[in-house]
Amino acid sequence: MAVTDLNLNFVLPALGVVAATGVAYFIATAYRHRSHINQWHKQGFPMLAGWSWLAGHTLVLLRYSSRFPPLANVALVLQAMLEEYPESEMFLIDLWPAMPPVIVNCNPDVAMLVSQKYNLPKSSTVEQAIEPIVGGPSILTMNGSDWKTWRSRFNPGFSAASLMGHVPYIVDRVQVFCEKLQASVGRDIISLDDFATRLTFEIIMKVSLDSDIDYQCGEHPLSTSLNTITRWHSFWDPRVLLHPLRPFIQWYHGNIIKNYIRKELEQRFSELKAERLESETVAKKANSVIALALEAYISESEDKRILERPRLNDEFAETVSHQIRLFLLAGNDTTASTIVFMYHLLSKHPEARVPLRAEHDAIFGKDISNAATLLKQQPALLNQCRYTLAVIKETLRMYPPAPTMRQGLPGYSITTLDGVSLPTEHVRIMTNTWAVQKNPRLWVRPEEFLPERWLANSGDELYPIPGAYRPFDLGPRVCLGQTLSLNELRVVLIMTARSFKLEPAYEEWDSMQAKNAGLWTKVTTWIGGKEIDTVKGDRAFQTEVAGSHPSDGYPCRVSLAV
Ligand code: HEM
Repeated sequence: MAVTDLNLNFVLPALGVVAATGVAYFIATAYRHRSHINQWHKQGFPMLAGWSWLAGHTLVLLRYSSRFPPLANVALVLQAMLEEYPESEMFLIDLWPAMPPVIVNCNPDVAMLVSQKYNLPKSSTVEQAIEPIVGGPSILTMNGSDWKTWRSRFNPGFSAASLMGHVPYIVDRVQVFCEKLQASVGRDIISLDDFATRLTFEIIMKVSLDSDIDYQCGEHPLSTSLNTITRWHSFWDPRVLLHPLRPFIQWYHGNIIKNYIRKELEQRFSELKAERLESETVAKKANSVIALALEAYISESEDKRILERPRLNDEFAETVSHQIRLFLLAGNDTTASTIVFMYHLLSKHPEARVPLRAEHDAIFGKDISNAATLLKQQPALLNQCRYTLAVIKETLRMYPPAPTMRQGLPGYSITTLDGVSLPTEHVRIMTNTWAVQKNPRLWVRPEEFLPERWLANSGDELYPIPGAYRPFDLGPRVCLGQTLSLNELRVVLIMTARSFKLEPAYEEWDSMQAKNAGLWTKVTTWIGGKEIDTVKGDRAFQTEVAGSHPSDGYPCRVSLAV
């Protein structure tokens, strides 16, 4: 018998046994998993209708999703599903093997239990999902003492007082944003999303890495890599997740980001050492993420000769790199997409521009060019702009950019609106911020843009119910960048609302796209019909792109305000 025959005789059956064992293991695990779900259903867990032993709820989600534009954020699909469960205000969704079982909730009392009273741990599902972007555990996904340590290291840089120190820089960058809008008046369609993302990236680079970059007028390697990774990212979409090129592209760009940040860290460490060794006096108070991390590295070290070490400890540098990547992610897209949706709502509600502009006239004077100087001299003037803040809050109510997901624990239970008590062990609980913030049980005229609700007194029907407004989540894990982001948004509105009018140009954009479409797209559109491209009639719907960016980058036209 030839050697190759012998090999084949041995290898083929062995492979067969391995494959059969794998399949048997998968079937046994699937059976065990679905049995649990079936049992929970019998115990009274509110289940999304249409569950099957074979596919769980995967086909139900796909069926629902087909009523939405292909790029719509899955949170919008879940929000629509929740509207069909007003009696429980939650349901269990089983998307195994893509995801462990999740309770999707829109009851603020349950959200308060989960995030505030119990403060359940962050779910590992989120850490795994953002690992290609962030590189590893970060303040967003850490739990227990690791999280506490990092949160207390960063807290001082994000106090209201410390953040006021960034306002002059924000004003300077918004000035460039205004110049770009001015140059676009009466010209071609612009992508407001691109304009806004470039602005917020400059600001988060300053706050995270203490870097001054000019990304509004050029490119930047960090941003190119970050954008590429997020374009190839999805929390759930199998078209993205199963793409064979995705791991390689994300790995390649992840390395570019990692090396860039490591270089910055070593550079800042050298500068800090030089400062410390030259002068006995304590350096100026750190307020960037990188400086806060290095201060902690030095002050908490037991190594007396830390300032003589040529390089940072690798493990520490790796963790800080994850933290900085998280800040670049969390602090950029969320604020940028909120800028766009603020303008979108103002374009649909021009009546709101009147009190907005009147407030800016009253606080900064009628000469529009004074606002920048005054804001730099007295950043606290931001706090007087109550209507401006009301517009921002109402935008974040209608277009929140991010949900929260927590891991249930033994001994902790939640109760559905109709009184069924559910143990949380073995399930994740996702608060669907979209559905909570438009829940008709809690909000008067939930689908209407009413900045007035944020100026209403208690007792007024518009006065918001505590806990029902949670775009930044609430409790100990509330968004660390909340005040920074509100400062950015206020500066943007103050410096632009009296000068410019921004109007969406989707119709023009769509007809341009149709005209320039390739033959294949034309044929598939002719056969299959036009894809759905609105959510509840809104062409500027939130997409899956990190931070829920608006569809097609929000094409718009800029004119001067009259
Ligand atoms: C409109 C703007 C923003 C919104 C709506 C927003 C929303 C959120 C939400 C919902 C969470 C909780 C996420 C979860 O539980 O998984 C969160 C956490 C966080 N956000 Fe933001 N965010 C915004 C801007 C920012 C900015 C500008 C920064 C950075 C400077 C930032 C940094 C963080 C961090 C570090 C956490 C984790 C906090 C912790 O777990 O201790 N965010 N944000």
